[in-house]
Amino acid sequence: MSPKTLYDKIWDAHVVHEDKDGTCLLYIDRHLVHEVTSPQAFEGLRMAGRTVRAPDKTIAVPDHNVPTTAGRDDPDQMPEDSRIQVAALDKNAKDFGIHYYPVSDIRQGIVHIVGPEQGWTLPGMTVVCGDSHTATHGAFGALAHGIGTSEVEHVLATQTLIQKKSKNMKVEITGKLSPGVTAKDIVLRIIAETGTAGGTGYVIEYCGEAIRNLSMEGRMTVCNMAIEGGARAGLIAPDQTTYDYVMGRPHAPKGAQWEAALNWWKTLFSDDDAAWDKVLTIAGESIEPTVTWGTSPEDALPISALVPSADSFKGGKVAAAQRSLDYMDLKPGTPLKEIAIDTVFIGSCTNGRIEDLRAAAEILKGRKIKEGMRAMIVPGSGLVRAQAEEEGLADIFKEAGFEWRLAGCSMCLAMNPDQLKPGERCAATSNRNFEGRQGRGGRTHLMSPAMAAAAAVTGHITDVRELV
Ligand SMILES: CC(C)[C@H](C(=O)O)[C@@H](O)C(=O)O
Ligand code: SF4
Repeated sequence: MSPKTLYDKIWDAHVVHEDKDGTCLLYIDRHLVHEVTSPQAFEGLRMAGRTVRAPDKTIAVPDHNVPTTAGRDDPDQMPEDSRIQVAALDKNAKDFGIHYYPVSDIRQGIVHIVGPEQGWTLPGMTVVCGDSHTATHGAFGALAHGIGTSEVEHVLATQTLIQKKSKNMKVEITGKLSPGVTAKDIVLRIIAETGTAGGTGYVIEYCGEAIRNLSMEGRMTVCNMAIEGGARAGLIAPDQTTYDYVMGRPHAPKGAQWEAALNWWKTLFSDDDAAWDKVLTIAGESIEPTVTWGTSPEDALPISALVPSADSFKGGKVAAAQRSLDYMDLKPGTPLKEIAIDTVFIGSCTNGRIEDLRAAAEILKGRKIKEGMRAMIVPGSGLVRAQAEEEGLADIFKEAGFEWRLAGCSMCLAMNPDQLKPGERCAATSNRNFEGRQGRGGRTHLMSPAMAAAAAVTGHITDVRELV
């Protein structure tokens, strides 16, 4: 047998039919659904008189629109458009008999945090969702990617998806990370090197010692941003860390089924002599805490750097950099560490898990946020929130002056009441720093939870290593 990559193996195991031109029909193991990209898909089913083909493999949760303040399960707390989308999901979940975690359920949260937490996401699966950050689930060695609303309807109706195979890219992070450097810094550094188009046409497998040493939370952070580097999906081969995380979760296999699953999962790695279409290697030791200065995730630099000048770029990038500098209101040559921040957002499907909250709490313990700072921590799910309360993290956040919110996408994107006002500058743990992403005219600097917590304390972007 010819050697295969992990991606090849999962792909081959799911092909139902292949056309002469390479177009395939893939079987889908899990379909995750949220309120923004699903209403028309369900409407399409209704109009065609169809049912959901595999309701047991279809899981829905509202996350993008939901407010994160107390009393939010009262529909009157939501603006009209949000209320309509959430009510539609409530109704569709009920009418079509799919698994559902409504706003009132403690298991509700961001779809990419709920799926793994409940054991829906397992190694070797194909996982899709009408959401670009579905790449997150690749951390389990699952082939996971976003799909459009018409594809959501196709998967609901048939449990299959029409796809063409991508190319194989390997990103290896060798060696060890330095203290204060996290999964977020790894992925920002990768995107800084590849650019937002470097992964276009590829599925990326992340490997190497520094990746192996990450927890599942950290691996999810890395895969979450595969899409920001342009890749179709990100993957990490499953290992003991993965099995330990999955075992015992509500929807993970049990008993003899667990053993059978484990036997298959243990075959899920890239063969030594597998062929790669593109390879990038980065030394873990060379990665510093990393932040973005511009309006694209590729505009990322080590914390020790200065804001670049537009003419340090080439070709079309010169104008883009100038536009970023203008929008971000930054002067070239300013140390990143001197950029003043007025808002801090810790949360999102990139960094809203328990490990992220622990990292923030470690910095915030016994400290207060800078006077006048608006700072919020939004756990990625109700269960993350409950665990953080049990571990005493919530008390640390509240004592430091942070708002302690309910689960949802929150200030990651301006689809709910948590938004930046024009000109506000935010240290954010999310994954996109596009113009207006967190609110019209708002300015976003992406960084790790520990770095965002440090900025909340000092009032400016800070090297977290100076605070520990
Ligand atoms: C609203 C949704 C379709 C969108 C996505 O696809 O990623 C959102 O989650 C985002 O992060 O921009
Ligand atoms: S947290 Fe942000 S990136 Fe993740 S699904 Fe929600 S809006 Fe998209």
